[in-house]
Amino acid sequence: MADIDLSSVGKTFAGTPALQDITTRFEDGEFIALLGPSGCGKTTLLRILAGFELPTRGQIRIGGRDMANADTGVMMPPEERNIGFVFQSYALWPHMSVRRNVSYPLEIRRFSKADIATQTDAALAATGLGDYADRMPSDLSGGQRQRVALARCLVSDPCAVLLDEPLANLDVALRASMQGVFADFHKRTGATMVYVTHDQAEAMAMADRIAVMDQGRIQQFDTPQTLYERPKNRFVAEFVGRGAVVPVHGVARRGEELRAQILGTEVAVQTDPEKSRVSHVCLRPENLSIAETGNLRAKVARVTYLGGKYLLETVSECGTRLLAETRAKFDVGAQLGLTITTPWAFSED
Ligand SMILES: Nc1ncnc2c1ncn2[C@@H]1O[C@H](COP(=O)(O)OP(=O)(O)OP(=O)(O)O)[C@@H](O)[C@H]1O
Repeated sequence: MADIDLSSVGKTFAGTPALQDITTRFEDGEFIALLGPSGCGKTTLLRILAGFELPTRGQIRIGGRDMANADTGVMMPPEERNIGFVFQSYALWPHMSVRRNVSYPLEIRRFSKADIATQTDAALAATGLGDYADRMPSDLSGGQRQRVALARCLVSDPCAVLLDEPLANLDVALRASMQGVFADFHKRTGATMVYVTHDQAEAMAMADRIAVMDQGRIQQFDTPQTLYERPKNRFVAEFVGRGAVVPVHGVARRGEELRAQILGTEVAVQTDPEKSRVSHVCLRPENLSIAETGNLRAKVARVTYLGGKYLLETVSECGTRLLAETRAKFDVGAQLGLTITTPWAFSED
């Protein structure tokens, strides 16, 4: 079992907080993404889980065992945590063949020759590297090197795998195919995976749940769909997916419907029934449709072809930038009518 529990975890570097009061749980076998802008603390959180850093505050338990505890000083060393780590930089040993790179962790742990051969072959096969076993790392492509790093991690049969932007050095096509490799790896091993990225498309494509981080805190931890459709605050609404956040100037309940005043018009909104007030709405492209009868007037400022459809960046009469998608082509400068359909409303506090 490799459920990971973090309790009030904080980390400070020279008086500056990198992580603040993180309390959360990653379930056994989940694929978790840590998503957030540069400097928000993703790598620090991963390094604390791996055992490369001691938290300044709080406690970490993996599979029910204390791994780090700032109060008692318990600090399990990385090699005793049964955790695999895959870095952006691959960190392969350049003077060792692919096979040796993969088998080396077992050699250090003094496995028998027969076990080393069996487990190394299995890890090479699982990552599609069987034909490359005798090559040196310098003779491999970036994607192949990353697969060696993954095979080396897989060979030790870890209960959890931590991945720090493993695809950041690869081109777009290779990233997409490597996402498939990671997803297969996860399905096959059932390992808990914690994957750091600042690429939301990557996080959305792979993760069961995404922890969106900002300034050392988890702002929201939910499924990709919930993050996109029901953001808790402005940071998440703006960071995940495209769209605009606009203020609400008053709400009224009409029967079952909650209606909000936004951009000088009144629209029905969806919101968390447990929230007593709302202050902003998040307008995604799918909340806006182009209609001559639409009561919001906007001018097209930019048109981007997305393949089969266009993304229109428009500016409303009150100066708000709104994104709409359309199959028909519009020219820059065209005047449009827009209709808003049930956007998500949230409260800033
Ligand atoms: N060893 C260190 N000494 C001092 N400050 C550090 C150290 N490691 C990280 N920090 C600081 O802690 C904060 C969080 O850094 P971290 O590397 O965790 O961010 P990140 O979200 O992984 O960023 P990126 O996406 O750019 O890699 C940053 O302000 C960083 O400068």
